[in-house]
Amino acid sequence: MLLRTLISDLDKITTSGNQDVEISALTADSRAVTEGMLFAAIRGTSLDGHRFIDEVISKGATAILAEIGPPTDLPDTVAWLHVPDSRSAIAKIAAAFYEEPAGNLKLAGVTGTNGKTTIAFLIHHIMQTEWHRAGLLSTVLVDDGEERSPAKHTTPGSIELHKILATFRDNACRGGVMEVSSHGIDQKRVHSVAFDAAIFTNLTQDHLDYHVTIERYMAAKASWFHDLAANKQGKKPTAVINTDDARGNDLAKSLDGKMPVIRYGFNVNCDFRAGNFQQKRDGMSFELSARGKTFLVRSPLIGRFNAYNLLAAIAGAAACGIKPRQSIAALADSPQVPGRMQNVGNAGGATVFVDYAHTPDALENACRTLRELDPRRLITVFGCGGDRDKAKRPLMAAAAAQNSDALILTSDNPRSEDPNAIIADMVKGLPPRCNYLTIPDRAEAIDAAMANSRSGDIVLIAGKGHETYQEFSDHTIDFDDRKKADLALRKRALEIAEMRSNPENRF
Ligand SMILES: CC(=O)N[C@H]1[C@@H](OP(=O)(O)OP(=O)(O)OC[C@H]2O[C@@H](n3ccc(=O)[nH]c3=O)[C@H](O)[C@@H]2O)O[C@H](CO)[C@@H](O)[C@@H]1O[C@H](C)C(=O)N[C@@H](C)C(=O)N[C@H](CCC(=O)O)C(=O)O
Ligand SMILES: Nc1ncnc2c1ncn2[C@@H]1O[C@H](COP(=O)(O)OP(=O)(O)OP(=O)(O)O)[C@@H](O)[C@H]1O
Ligand SMILES: N[C@H](CCC[C@H](N)C(=O)O)C(=O)O
Ligand SMILES: [Mg+2]
Repeated sequence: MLLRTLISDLDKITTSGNQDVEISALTADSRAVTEGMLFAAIRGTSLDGHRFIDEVISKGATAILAEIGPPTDLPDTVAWLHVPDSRSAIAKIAAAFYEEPAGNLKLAGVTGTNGKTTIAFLIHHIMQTEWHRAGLLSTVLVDDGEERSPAKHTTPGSIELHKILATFRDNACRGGVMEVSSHGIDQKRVHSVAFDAAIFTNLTQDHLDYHVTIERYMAAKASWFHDLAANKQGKKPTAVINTDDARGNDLAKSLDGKMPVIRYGFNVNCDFRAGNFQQKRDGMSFELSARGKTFLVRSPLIGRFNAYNLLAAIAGAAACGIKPRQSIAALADSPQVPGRMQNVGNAGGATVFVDYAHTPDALENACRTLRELDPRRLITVFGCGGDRDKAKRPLMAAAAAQNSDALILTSDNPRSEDPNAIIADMVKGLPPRCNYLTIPDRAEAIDAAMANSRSGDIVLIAGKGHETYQEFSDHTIDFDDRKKADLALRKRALEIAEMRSNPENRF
């Protein structure tokens, strides 16, 4: 596409060099530059992309987007685009390069500390049921309407993101759904994406390593809604907000009169309001009051928090034009979200669940939900990620201790940190007389939980959910909690069978 066309929507830009050149591709990574590309120099969290400009010019870049003016010795073959903010400029250019793909899709975005992936899967399921083809961009995987591939990020960078949205469109998806992380908002990865529905789930502690304070974390989330309310993308998006969450309620108030808002939750002021929640081991039901009607919602999911996720999915789909009745019919057999409250089996009476809870709130919810199933004991195995919010470690330990009978503290992804030091941070949050073991090796920790389990117990393995790896400072290993749990269950079943077949054990 011609450079001139790509930048035609950018205000606040100073250009030099020939703009009537074809741009073959866009990148913000010098390592990916080949001839004919536009390179965006971004001041990142650890490096400054401007330092790679000489390198990309020598590799044949045709245009440079930067927050500084051009050097005096700039070759005539290179165009220079001087902008105040490279991240938002490259997002706009990416939207233009891929011909505004979101404009051709009914698109829902989901933000909030917990529930994004679950809601994205639920909405994707509704959209697929209704429209046959729909796209999904999530922490777990990307489904472009034809193929599924593993995801690298919850919310990809703006260039990658528009490329994927273009694939949704080109594969004839009528719509799609994506997760919008706070990093994604802060780094303007979703700037210039036209949404029809913007969903807010909740805000609890996480990511303070990045946002520093909870207020700034919330401000990042809120800025996405206020940008959409300013309606620069040519759609009229609807905000879908959980107003049982205090910060969600404030956000909804701040948006009133600026954009349509659907409030959801259990409180009386909700537009999509749940009541009469009931739960069994094999699923839940609740009544939904919406648009003057009452519906019965049934789902194989468990946990009151999942009632919120179902409400968000129904309301989000409604904002994309799908009637609640149709969504509810689709959700009656919604698929298992990988690694979210996944029941991986039962041996000798102990049932094992794998869940992705990696925040204090999520861990509390996961443990409480399993407690409500009335196990003999709840044994929780979990760790905390290295190079991530350290302040959440003791809080996660406290939340798990309060809602479990026994804990096994282990490693999550230690990344560059010492696993024992992470566990020591967790131990600081435990109450006196807590029943716990520390076993840094996650495989051994899972085995120990199984070995200590008895008939009627529930073992919760939390924190890594769908992940298929474990990251250490100098290496990454294959590791899947579900596979490991399955092996441990089989081993335990054999041990129990052997014990029972031994005549000395019969009495
Ligand atoms: C802290 C953080 O979010 N970093 C992300 C960010 O990097 P950055 O912009 O800070 O980049 P940087 O490394 O400082 O480099 C600056 C610029 O120089 C460029 N560069 C760098 C090296 C080089 O040789 N040449 C070169 O051109 C880089 O491409 C970049 O454009 O932008 C990059 C491109 O989009 C991301 O890959 C990178 O994610 C890192 C790997 C990461 O771990 N991010 C996590 C924390 C994250 O984003 N998580 C959220 C979800 C959290 C949740 O689900 O709760 C997510 O959305 O996935
Ligand atoms: N609505 C909710 N409220 C609170 N906790 C939830 C909610 N939904 C899910 N959880 C808990 O949080 C965990 C993560 O859920 P999910 O993957 O859907 O969230 P996410 O927002 O996508 O997380 P991430 O930001 O890490 O990708 C679940 O495994 C569950 O324990
Ligand atoms: N998207 C989250 C996932 C955390 C998952 C947990 N297993 C960990 O590694 O801390 C993050 O990057 O903070
Ligand atoms: Mg997610």
